[in-house]
Amino acid sequence: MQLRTLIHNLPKATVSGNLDQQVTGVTTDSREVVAGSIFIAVRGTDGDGQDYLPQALEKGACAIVSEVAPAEDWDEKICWAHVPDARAAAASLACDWNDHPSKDLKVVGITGTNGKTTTAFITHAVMQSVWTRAGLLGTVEINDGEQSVPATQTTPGPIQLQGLLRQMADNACRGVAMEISSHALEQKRTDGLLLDVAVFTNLSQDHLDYHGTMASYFAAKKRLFELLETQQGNKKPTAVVNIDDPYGQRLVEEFKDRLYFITYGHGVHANMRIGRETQNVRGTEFEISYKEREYLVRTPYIGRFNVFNCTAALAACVAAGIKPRDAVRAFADAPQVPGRMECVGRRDGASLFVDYAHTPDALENACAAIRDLRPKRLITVFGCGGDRDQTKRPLMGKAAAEGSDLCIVTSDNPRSEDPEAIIADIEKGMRGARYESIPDRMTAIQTAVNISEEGDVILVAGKGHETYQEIAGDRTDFDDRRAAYKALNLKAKSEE
Ligand SMILES: CC(=O)N[C@H]1[C@@H](OP(=O)(O)OP(=O)(O)OC[C@H]2O[C@@H](n3ccc(=O)[nH]c3=O)[C@H](O)[C@@H]2O)O[C@H](CO)[C@@H](O)[C@@H]1O[C@H](C)C(=O)N[C@@H](C)C(=O)N[C@H](CCC(=O)O)C(=O)O
Ligand SMILES: Nc1ncnc2c1ncn2[C@@H]1O[C@H](COP(=O)(O)OP(=O)(O)OP(=O)(O)O)[C@@H](O)[C@H]1O
Ligand SMILES: N[C@H](CCC[C@H](N)C(=O)O)C(=O)O
Ligand SMILES: [Mg+2]
Repeated sequence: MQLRTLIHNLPKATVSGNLDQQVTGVTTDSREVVAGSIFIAVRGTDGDGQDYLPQALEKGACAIVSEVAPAEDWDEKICWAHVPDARAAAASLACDWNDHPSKDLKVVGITGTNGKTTTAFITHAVMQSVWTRAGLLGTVEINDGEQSVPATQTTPGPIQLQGLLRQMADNACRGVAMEISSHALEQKRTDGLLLDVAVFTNLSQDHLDYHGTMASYFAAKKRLFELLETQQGNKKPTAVVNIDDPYGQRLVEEFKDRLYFITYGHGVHANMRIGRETQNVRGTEFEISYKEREYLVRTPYIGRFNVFNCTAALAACVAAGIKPRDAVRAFADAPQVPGRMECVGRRDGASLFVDYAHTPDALENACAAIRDLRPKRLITVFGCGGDRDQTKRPLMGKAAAEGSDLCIVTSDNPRSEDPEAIIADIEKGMRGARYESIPDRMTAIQTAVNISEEGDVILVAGKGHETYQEIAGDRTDFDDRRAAYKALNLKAKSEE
């Protein structure tokens, strides 16, 4: 592609240097520069792309895009585009370079504190069953319609993101279900994305290390709806919003004159209304009324929050053009979402679930979901991540203590922090509760299994699908599901 064409589409750029060059790629990472790349220097959270300019030039970058003006003695053989916002420029170039793949896909973007991965999986499963091919992008995996690989981020940066969407469109996917994190919205990773549906699941405390306050965390989530409102192209997007959530109500209030909504929830004002629910260990059945019709939805998931996730997915699919009846039919075969309320096994009548609850609200809900199964006792094993929101730690302690009969507090991913210090933060919310603290996660899981009796349920929360544990900056293999399986087998052997 011609550099001139790409650079001319960049909004608010002041351009100098040679534009008559062929571009071979676009990147924000100097390590990925090859001859003919455009290098965008982003001022990041940890580093500054500007510091890597020499490396990018040495590797043959044909153009630099930067928030800094070029030096007076700049070599005019190389193009320099001076822009007010390098992240916005990266998103814009990524869309242009990949020829705006989202225009060729039905795009469902899902945001919210909890439930994004689950809602994306269910939406993807329905899309795939009705349309044969669909993409999936989120915390657990990236599926481009042909193959699936583990994900390293919930929402990739704009260059990787637009490249993946292009791959999906080229693989003949009709749609994509994707998670959109608050970090991504704040960092403009999804700018330029043309959405058909934007879903808001809920908002509760998380990521205050990054956003500072709940107000700015909500402002980041709100950006998705601002993007929907201002997006170019021919799509007539729908906002799917949970109005049982107070922040969902605020979204509707603020955007009601400017966006088309499908609201969902239990209340009479919800467009898609959740009715009677029944649940057992094998799954949940619930009624939905939508446009004066009633639907009975059967799903393999447990937990009342999954009724919300299924309803969000149903509304998203309907908004993307799938008939409600076809979507409802597909729910019965919806897949196990890896590490979300995943039943790992039973020994002597005690069952064990692995779940990804790592916020106070999620932990409260996960405990409540298991309580609904009427266990003799609920034993919860959990910890909190290091180098992340510290203020959620005592709140998670409180939620687990109140929701369980017994807790074992352990390490999640301590990262660079002292595991004992993280546990001490959690314990502040657990005064008066029955708990034990065991920093080694394997020992904690084994202890829970050893003390469990017939009829008990063990919940191992926080790491879900993760296959590693990060301690003192080092990642080692660790999978709660394998650990639990091993612990259950060891107990069974010792009792033989
Ligand atoms: C704090 C944060 O969100 N950082 C993300 C951000 O990095 P950044 O742009 O701030 O980059 P930086 O590391 O400060 O470096 C600055 C610039 O120098 C460049 N550089 C750096 C080194 C070099 O040798 N050469 C070079 O050019 C970098 O490519 C970058 O452009 O943008 C990058 C590309 O989009 C992300 O990969 C990176 O995610 C880091 C790894 C991360 O851990 N992010 C987490 C917190 C995150 O984003 N989490 C959410 C999940 C939340 C949820 O599920 O609820 C997610 O969406 O995954
Ligand atoms: N709708 C919901 N409301 C509240 N809690 C939920 C909801 N859905 C799931 N949860 C809880 O939150 C945990 C994480 O769910 P999920 O992975 O679907 O969310 P997510 O928004 O993708 O999270 P992350 O941002 O960490 O990727 C689940 O394991 C469950 O305990
Ligand atoms: N998306 C979440 C994942 C947290 C998972 C938990 N296991 C941890 O490591 O803290 C985050 O980045 O905060
Ligand atoms: Mg997720």
